[in-house]
Amino acid sequence: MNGSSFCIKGHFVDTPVLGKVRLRTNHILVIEDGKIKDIVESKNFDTSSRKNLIDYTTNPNTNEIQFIFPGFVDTHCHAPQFPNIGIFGNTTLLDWLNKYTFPLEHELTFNMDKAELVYKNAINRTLSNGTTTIAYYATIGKRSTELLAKLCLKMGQRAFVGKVCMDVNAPEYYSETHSECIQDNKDLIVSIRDMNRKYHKDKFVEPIITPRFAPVVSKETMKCLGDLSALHDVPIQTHLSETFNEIDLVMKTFPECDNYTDVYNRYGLLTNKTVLAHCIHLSEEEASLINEKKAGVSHCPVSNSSITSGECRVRWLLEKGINVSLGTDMSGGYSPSILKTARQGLLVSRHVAMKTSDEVGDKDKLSTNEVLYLATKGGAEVLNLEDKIGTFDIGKAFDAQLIHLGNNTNVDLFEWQVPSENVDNEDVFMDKWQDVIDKWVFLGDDRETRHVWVDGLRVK
Ligand SMILES: O=c1[nH]c(=O)c2nc[nH]c2[nH]1
Ligand SMILES: [Zn+2]
Repeated sequence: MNGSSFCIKGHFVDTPVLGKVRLRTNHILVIEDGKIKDIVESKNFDTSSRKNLIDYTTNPNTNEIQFIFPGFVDTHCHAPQFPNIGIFGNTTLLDWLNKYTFPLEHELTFNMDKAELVYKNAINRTLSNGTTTIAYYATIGKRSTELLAKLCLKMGQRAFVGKVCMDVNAPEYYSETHSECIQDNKDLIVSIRDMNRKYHKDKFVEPIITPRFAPVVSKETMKCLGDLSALHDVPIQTHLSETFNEIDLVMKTFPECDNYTDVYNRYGLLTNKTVLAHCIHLSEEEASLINEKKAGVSHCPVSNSSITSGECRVRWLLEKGINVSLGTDMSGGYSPSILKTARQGLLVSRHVAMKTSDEVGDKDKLSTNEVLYLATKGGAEVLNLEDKIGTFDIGKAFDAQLIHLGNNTNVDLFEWQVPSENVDNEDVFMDKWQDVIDKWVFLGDDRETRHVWVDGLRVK
């Protein structure tokens, strides 16, 4: 199953460089078999020779605008937790896990009807919000994990799907043995890859090794999972340094390790294929180790604010050369939207800035263009998919979203705010486009996301 061939005329916006938008207005993208074959200015394109040309520039009203943006990449999301969205009360991580999360995940490990309902909801919601690639945690169950992978394939969402691993210090009702954990992971590497092959020529849905977090995984299991990742070239995802209580627990459990990050490193889980969610309370040494191993970070600002975990210092990580992306972390986070996560990421960076001195502080602020980079190309880099997705370049997959702003949307545009090549000089034109993009970041939601394509196929 691959996307058909067609051409799209429109205004294309993406962020190939951190902090900068690239704007290509009135261009045509030629899409063949779901991939971008060519990008040309429409005035240099012979439209008469092309069938299947869809024009998305049309602007019947002067206070409307449409543009096409790369699909979002969510690098950290728990599919079975969707029914708990918005339900976290005043809890923090460890009591939140016990009170809300483990009981729900346990039920969806065995009840496949409920699991199907919930997973479809997770995939639909995230696709509707423009997320074309996502890294999912399923439950500790093999069948439940396979079901999620199958639904991603059927519903057309590019995904990594991992079975949650937890064989110590977990509640008795929601735990597994070391051998069950390793055997299930071995089986899933084979079954998810087989399943993918039936639908796709290349990788679309992939397995990912998912030790939940160090406090609930035995040392022998961590070591075997690291070996499995290396042997079968499978990426890894886990949580790191989310709260102080969690860090205390880790240091008591692993006294032989220098710090929390060192735990993953010692057991072969810190690699250039590892996605580390949160990374809030890291030391200089830990950040250096992450950089040295070229692991990537999933920044989850909505979750970190909701369950009061803290404020990740994104600029500090970026300046060290670490790849950073965005994660919704449903349902620690309450929004399935990466656009809202980007907005919150921008605000959290301002809280970080307010805590540092004025001069230095300004540097910590992330701009709209920077958070949009984290939401797209940053995510592609963290998932080692930068050759495939994240920007509109020849050879990449057409994973995209059509954004419609103005009339009858949440984002009001006044006539004089709409960029016009006929009226504005180049600087004014560019400034107006920047304002349009900023308004989308602060006011937009899934209502403005009119179409979503993954690998050239329309999924919304
Ligand atoms: O945000 C989080 N969500 C989880 O499900 C989880 N498990 C361990 N640590 C976690 N953090
Ligand atoms: Zn999480």
